[in-house]
Amino acid sequence: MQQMALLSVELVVLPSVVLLIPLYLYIKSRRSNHNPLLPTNWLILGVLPSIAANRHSFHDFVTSVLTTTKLNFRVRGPPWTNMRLFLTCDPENVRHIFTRNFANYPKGGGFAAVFGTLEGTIFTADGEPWRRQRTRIHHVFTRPSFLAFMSCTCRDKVARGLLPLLSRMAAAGAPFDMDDMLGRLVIDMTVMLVFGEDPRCLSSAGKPATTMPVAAAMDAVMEVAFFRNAVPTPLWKAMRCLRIGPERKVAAAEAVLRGFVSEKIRRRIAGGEPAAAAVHVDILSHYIDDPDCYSDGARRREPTDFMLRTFINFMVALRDPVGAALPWLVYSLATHPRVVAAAREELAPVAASRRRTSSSPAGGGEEAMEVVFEPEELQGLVYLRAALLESLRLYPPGPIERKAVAADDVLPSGHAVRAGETVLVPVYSMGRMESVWGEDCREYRPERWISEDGARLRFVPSYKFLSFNTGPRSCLGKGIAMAQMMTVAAAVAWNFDVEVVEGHAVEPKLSVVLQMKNGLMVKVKRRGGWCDMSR
Ligand code: HEM
Repeated sequence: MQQMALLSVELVVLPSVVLLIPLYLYIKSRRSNHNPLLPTNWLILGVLPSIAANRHSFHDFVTSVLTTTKLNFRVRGPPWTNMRLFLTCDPENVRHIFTRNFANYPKGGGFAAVFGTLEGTIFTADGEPWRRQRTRIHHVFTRPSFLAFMSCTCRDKVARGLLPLLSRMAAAGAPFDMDDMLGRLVIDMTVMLVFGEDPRCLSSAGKPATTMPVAAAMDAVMEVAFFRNAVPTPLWKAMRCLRIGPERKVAAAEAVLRGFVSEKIRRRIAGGEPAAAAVHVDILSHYIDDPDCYSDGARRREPTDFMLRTFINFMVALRDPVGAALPWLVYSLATHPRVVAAAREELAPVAASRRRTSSSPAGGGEEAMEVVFEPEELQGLVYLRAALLESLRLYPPGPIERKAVAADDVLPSGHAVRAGETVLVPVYSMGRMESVWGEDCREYRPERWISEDGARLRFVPSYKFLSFNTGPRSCLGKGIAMAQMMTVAAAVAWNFDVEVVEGHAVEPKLSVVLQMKNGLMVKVKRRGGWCDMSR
């Protein structure tokens, strides 16, 4: 009996003491050097508990860490992982990584794995395959016929879809989700530009629309991508195999996206023409006759897997950032009446040159009774553009940029990075750094973009304002996105007063796209009489 008791002391107590003493000393040492504003690096779980505890305000948590650490912070994952992250929002580091030493900071295999659905496309590719795709897409996006089609699609959707719907909402006086409404508008514009078809999600607002599951699938893929960025690779890969947690949704979402683009491509192959206005202009028209896009070459029956992924990528590139940015812009305007008043003052001469129209044009659809601005006539408006840039600074649609480190390097800040590490640039945090944007960095103040005399936009280097990325991989759709967003913002701000419903919590969702978690509940009122407005 006595021997048994001794044995249990040897087997249980001694090993526990041996294990617990170093653990205790480790925790004690961490606590004593530990700044409470920084995440604790736990022995087994690394910083994962801090990430989990701060998931509800993740971007603000990262912002406060980077403020405390003066723009740079190194994160080691748990010892059982190879997670080595360097976070920076120092503009000089950003310039070095994205431009000056661009070749040393590819997207890398980790990025492609996180965005598995888009593997091989321009968004995830590096080197020559990326360069080839960029050249081709640049050619498509800069063709005057494509830009004219974009303008016309955008203007029509605003005139025949958005404004009549907002008028109905104003008449009803009931609160509604502006985020959902703008989401429908953007998916309609996207499918028009990519496939030349109007899915009419906006006209079915309030009811389920057939294309909305595609939007939901894109959201699911982006939420999972966020999760994959935040946790060690072996963990999410294991969860993917077991189909648990956020990983559970990926396969179904991918199937929806592939089914959608595949159906559109096959329909076109089978002779279905796009809407008259889109013939030879939409993005699909530039790929449909390319034998390289088909596994059976010139017979053009089987789109390759790469073609399907390329078109999913187009859907994501056009829809996600604009769909995320517009609700934040409307929110920024709705909560800053002073800015809306200044924007209206700038719009007044343009509005004065418009005629009120009540016609119901051929082709169906309601034409707005309100003022509709043409994208071209808004191009030179300095204040409206500044209001949009300011919203993109505070609410960048891509809140985090990710790069791999190919070879050891030293950043301008003096920090060394090693091959195999990952650099994360929290773009959201960068817009909220006093050392980058000044003491009023958290304020929505379009004036910071405008020259003293109010006539021009100030020059702001893109390595400081990273919302459209900087360097050789900067956004190829910036001009298109700005034109679309200014057209929508001008129409809403000129014709309606927007009020966010009291008590509605506006906060970002945890995703690689900065969407709103709870939508944007608002009430709208039509502004006075047309005659008053145009004075
Ligand atoms: C508010 C709107 C938009 C924002 C803030 C935005 C931002 C960005 C950012 C940050 C990137 C770099 C992503 C990365 O490499 O990690 C990017 C790339 C890209 N964007 Fe945009 N984008 C917007 C709209 C658009 C639109 C409307 C289009 C197409 C018409 C577009 C086409 C592209 C393409 C093709 C790339 C890939 C460039 C490359 O890797 O070489 N974007 N965009």
